[in-house]
Amino acid sequence: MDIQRIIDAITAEMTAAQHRGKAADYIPALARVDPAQFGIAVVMADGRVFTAGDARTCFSIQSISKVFALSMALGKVGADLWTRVGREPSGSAFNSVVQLEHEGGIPRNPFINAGAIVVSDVVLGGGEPRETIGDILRFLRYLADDDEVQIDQEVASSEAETGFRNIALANYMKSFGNMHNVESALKVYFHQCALSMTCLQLAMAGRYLVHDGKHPGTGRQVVTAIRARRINALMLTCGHYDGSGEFAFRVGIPGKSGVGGGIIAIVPGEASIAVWSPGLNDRGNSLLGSLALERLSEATGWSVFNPPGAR
Ligand SMILES: NC(=O)CC[C@H](N)C(=O)O
Repeated sequence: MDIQRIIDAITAEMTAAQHRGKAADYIPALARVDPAQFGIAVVMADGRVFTAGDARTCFSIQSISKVFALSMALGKVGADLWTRVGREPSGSAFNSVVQLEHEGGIPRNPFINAGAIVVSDVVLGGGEPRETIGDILRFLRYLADDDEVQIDQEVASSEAETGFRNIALANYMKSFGNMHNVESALKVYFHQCALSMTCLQLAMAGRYLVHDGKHPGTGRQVVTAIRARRINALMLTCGHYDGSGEFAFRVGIPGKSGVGGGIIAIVPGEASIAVWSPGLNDRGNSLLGSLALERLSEATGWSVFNPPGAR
């Protein structure tokens, strides 16, 4: 299979596309990004790397960071995490507050904002935000095998200044006793969302989810094999908010999107993929990124619903 040819064709189509969606503007620093960009990186299980388009341009990974924060939180408190966060798709917008009132302040899953803020509180564990943010940054550098991964301070501040909903969600959950350190957890959350990475770095960072939880460079387990499988399951069912069903239907592989326009997608045992195009659809997922993954899945046969022989 000629992966380079496939992603070159996809990149040509996406670069020429007229309808590109709309970049998020509720975080002012994200609204300034040029919507004409598109990048894709594929890291195969055997280590081969393929890139096309703007695969080496940094963008704000936003909610994609929720996958990595969840991995850290599970390492820290294990299955106890699930007393504070659920595992069901929400069917609501990523920043919705509605379900919390009837569900005792327990967010539906770790990939909507409320759930991710609880996860940040767990990763923080009563410590100092500065140290926790450093831990997260080091974790991503380790996963991506790249010390150049940075946090964009301007995006982090922009988010803190305009993050009224997230602040409300955290305080609301605190009223149910499901948050310990509202201010510090939000600081961690805003900084993890502001991680600035390229498609190539992100696809590298996702490798452990291809390899049953193992970092293929060091051979060490990042998470246990069963946890890797479960993180992938959550990505498939909850990774695109109220667009998760549609993504599973069209693409059929676990994926996690962010409002910066990035998506990470995992084909267990086969490949870690990252795509990026800043314009979003009305559910806050990258319009061309989703389409590109649909094309890739069609061209390669990559789908968790395809028997291995058909891939
Ligand atoms: N969907 C997203 O990427 C949302 C993350 C963003 N930082 C927010 O909290 O609103």
